[in-house]
Amino acid sequence: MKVGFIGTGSMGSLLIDAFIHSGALLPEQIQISNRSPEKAHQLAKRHAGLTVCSCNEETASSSNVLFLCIKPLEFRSVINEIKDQLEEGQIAISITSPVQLIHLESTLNCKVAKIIPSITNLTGGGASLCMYGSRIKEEDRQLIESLLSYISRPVEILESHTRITSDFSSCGPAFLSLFMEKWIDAAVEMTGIDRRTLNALAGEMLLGTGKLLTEEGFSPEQLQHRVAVPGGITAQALALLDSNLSGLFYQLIKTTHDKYEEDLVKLDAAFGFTINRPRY
Ligand SMILES: NC(=O)C1=CN([C@@H]2O[C@H](COP(=O)(O)OP(=O)(O)OC[C@H]3O[C@@H](n4cnc5c(N)ncnc54)[C@H](O)[C@@H]3O)[C@@H](O)[C@H]2O)C=CC1
Ligand SMILES: O=C(O)[C@@H]1CCC=N1
Repeated sequence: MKVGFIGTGSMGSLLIDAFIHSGALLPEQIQISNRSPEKAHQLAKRHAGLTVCSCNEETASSSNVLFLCIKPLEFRSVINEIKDQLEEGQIAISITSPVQLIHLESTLNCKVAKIIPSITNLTGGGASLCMYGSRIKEEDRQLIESLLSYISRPVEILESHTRITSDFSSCGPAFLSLFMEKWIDAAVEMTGIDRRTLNALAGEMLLGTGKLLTEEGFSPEQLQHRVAVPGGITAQALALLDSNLSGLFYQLIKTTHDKYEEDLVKLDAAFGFTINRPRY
């Protein structure tokens, strides 16, 4: 099987590194192209055997599975370049949340899917959010999910929930990192402890918390109850956080969905039709 990647920026290169390091793919199975070829050549240097194609058309025509790792507003022009190269048996996968399956199915003859990865996939952790177009068959789904399972836990979601699930799965690492950064900044300033110790402790704590939520089946509420002794220190601090954070998450969700909506309106214009869809 040949797997192509158009766009080898942050996410394209992360997926390639993760697929190779996890043993899912050999470099010889991968072919790539990027607008600025240097980035693609850097990847080829890291992974001997990987092919850098001279253009997107070449990447598309020779791939059984093609990952489109570009930004929303770059889709229309890339689709125009590759649409004549893609045939019924091939699978094109968008990793970009606002691009809708119908945008892809209306312009491409091949099978289409939308998979939203996460930076956590670099460690073999986190989820990959899976949505399938109408031409995808059971064996295609199995092929895609067996590939993704080397680097993540594939989770099928409704396309109408793309944004909210991406908020947790893909933006979440950045959101939690900001929380950690602010907390560590204050700790360093107030106590003089070194940042490196707290960075390491924060990482271990997040890893352990993640395992409690996944492997041990805790809900976030149950976890708080287990840690917070009634009348104790954690309980007091939780009350402070609760009163300061209430309302913030409604604004957070509105912010991500507003930006998504903005991109969707531009994509609808670029693809020449408007998709009737719920906002949330
Ligand atoms: N960064 C993240 O954690 C995640 C990103 N995504 C999505 O992945 C998409 C890509 O994001 P990043 O990799 O972070 O962006 P990026 O800007 O790092 O990478 C995009 C790459 O596409 C290339 N490119 C642009 N136009 C092209 C064209 N016409 N032909 C070939 N290559 C072209 C650029 O040169 C660049 O290397 C975005 O839509 C983002 O929302 C999805 C999940 C997680
Ligand atoms: O904004 C997005 O849709 C994705 C998730 C994280 C980065 N880009």
